Amino acid sequence: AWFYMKPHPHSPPIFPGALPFIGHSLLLLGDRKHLWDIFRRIQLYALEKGGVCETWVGPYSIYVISDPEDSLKVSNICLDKAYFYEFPKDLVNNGLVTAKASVWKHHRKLLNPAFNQQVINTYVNEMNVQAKTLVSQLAPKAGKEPIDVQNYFISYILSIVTRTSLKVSSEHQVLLDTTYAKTMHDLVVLYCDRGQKIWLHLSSIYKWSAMKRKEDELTKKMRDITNSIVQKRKSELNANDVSDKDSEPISSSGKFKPILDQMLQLNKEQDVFTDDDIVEHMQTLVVAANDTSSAALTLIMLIIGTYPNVQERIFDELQEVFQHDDTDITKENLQKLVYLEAVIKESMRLYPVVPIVARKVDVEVKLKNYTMRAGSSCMIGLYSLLRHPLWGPDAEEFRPDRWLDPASLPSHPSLYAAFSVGKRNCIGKLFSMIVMKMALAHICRRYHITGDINNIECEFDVILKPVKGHHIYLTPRK
Ligand code: HEM
Repeated sequence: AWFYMKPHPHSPPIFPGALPFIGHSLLLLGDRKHLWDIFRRIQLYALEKGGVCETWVGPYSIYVISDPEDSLKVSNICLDKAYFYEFPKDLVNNGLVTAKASVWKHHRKLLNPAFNQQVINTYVNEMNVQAKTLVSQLAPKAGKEPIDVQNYFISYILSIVTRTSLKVSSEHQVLLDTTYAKTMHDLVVLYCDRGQKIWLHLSSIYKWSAMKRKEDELTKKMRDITNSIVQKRKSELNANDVSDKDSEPISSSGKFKPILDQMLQLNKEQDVFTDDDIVEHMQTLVVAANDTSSAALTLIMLIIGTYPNVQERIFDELQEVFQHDDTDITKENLQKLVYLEAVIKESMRLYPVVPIVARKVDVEVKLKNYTMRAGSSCMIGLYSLLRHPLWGPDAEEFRPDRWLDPASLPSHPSLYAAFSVGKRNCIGKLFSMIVMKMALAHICRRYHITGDINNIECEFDVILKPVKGHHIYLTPRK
């Protein structure tokens, strides 16, 4: 390994601290706060060194890229994910996040229409129902004690995603609310534990470990629940021809067609997904939506609570749009909340909950100044792209107004990296913007928020989130 770690003529600088044979592996050990510190420092080192650096996990080379042009090139050439995306294979295999490029290309095309603006607009009623539930769940503690909001957001997102993607019955909803979220969390923690212990990266060792047995048990629990929902819906739809049931009444005021129905219908017409594919896509959506959006909402609440002027501008905008009315929020209302949207975007720029993504480098790739060897991996530093000097001298400052003046924004598309870069970006970005806007609009018109982002400590367990105990204080508005 030491031989390999010697710089090659076209290699970028190596991140300091590599040891013979094991490379930077020891740096991965430690708690999740430490892990985030390392990932952050590596990205900033790449930025400082002109956009690329190299790290080593044992004999395995992982490049880290912070340059916008190189990031875009890599993300569109190297469409397969890095080897560690196989850790959750048993849970999500052919789901979009982890699927091999050959499967992904086909499935992404089929699923794209399910995430367009028109389809998402049909979920707005259901989102209102869940946002009102969220506000009422917060009510007993408002004005009395600090609230750890993250868990409230987890159930808010979980309800919306499971209802809009799976159309769960009330019997299944209970199972989802209780077992699903907990099992999903335990699995994410387990994948991250495995990631930190590089000897467990080898499946020949991992398969004998107690961790693997735990993984099997948790995976089975989730698959069994999802599978029973899919099978139940499949037989319901077979009983009443799918094509006749374009939309189902589901909440008191809205109709929509859940993603599961859209997939089952596609299958009837074109036979494109296996049952396992459907289960894996559904689980991917739940996992990909839940931790990300709930962590982002928690961070945004802390940010709003930190800046009184920002909070008052959000409130003024809400007053203007709703005229003191406490009614449901329509898709037209959502479009008018431009300042709130700017606050969300600016918060996600400085605190991206997915701070890094990784790809397999299976062919030699020529970057601007270096060449990446085939057979390595590469990380795209979303965190560093979002704070890149091209954002301007105030790149490190929280300034939502930059989003209201398009002329002042940087022009390179991969600097807008909160939902990743290139073709394999987040399919749910529009969905998540609307879910977040909905929750924040409902909360901000009812409550005044006090919080402090400046004392925040973050940890990294696949996604970046505040360490538990970052509380927010809500005061009911008159
Ligand atoms: C704040 C919220 C969210 C953030 C920051 C976020 C961010 C991301 C990022 C960075 C990726 C690329 C992951 C990688 O390459 O490893 C991604 C992919 C993905 N996200 Fe999101 N996401 C969010 C919400 C959602 C929601 C709500 C859904 C579903 C409803 C979703 C579904 C997906 C899926 C399916 C992929 C894989 C896309 C593909 O490879 O084609 N995400 N997301």
